[in-house]
Amino acid sequence: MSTRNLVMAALMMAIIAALGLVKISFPLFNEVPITGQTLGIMLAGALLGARLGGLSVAAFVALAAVGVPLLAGGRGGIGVFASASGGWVLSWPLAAYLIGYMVEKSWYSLRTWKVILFNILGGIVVVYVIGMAYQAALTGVPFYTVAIKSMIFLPGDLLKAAVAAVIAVRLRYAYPLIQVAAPSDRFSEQRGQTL
Ligand SMILES: O=C(O)CCCC[C@@H]1SC[C@@H]2NC(=O)N[C@@H]21
Repeated sequence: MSTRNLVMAALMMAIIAALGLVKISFPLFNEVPITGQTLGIMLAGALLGARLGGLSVAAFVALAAVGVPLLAGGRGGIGVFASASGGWVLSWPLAAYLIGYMVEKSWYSLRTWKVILFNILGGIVVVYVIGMAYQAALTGVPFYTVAIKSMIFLPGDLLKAAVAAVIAVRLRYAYPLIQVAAPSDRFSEQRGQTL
């Protein structure tokens, strides 16, 4: 990995950790908190792309698992993964990867509404399915009950999807961080030509 990519991955992990300062808990309704960190997961994919975004979030989750207090409220350790939060956090690298993949595929026609859609698909649908299934399996609470309890996250996560999309599209046109081959380059690569 290049020094540039290492620095960007480290910065993204620091941003996700800092967003953990936002932690709102309603333990009687759902033991999993509302956290600002999902904004960071969406930003990782949308700003760094599939590979680097997915890798930074995977490294973030791995460090949290070995006890670095990176999760919301300064938590960390393997115990988090044996709690209701486990599946939600484990879904994050896949979410960042999928968002990054979709952003890269649309790189030359990227629009805010498209990135909102990608954030919803990768950062909400995928995260919720994995998080809720894990939470239901671990706690023994029926899936539909967990699903209802999880609707508390939805307004905030929709807002984060929009905020991350606006930031990602502005940066894409002002200072693109992802390097995606131009369509003409790809065409020549397929034909074995170099420009
Ligand atoms: O730090 C934790 O214990 C939980 C992290 C998982 C929070 C999930 S991710 C999707 C949903 N949106 C939120 O704001 N919180 C949950």
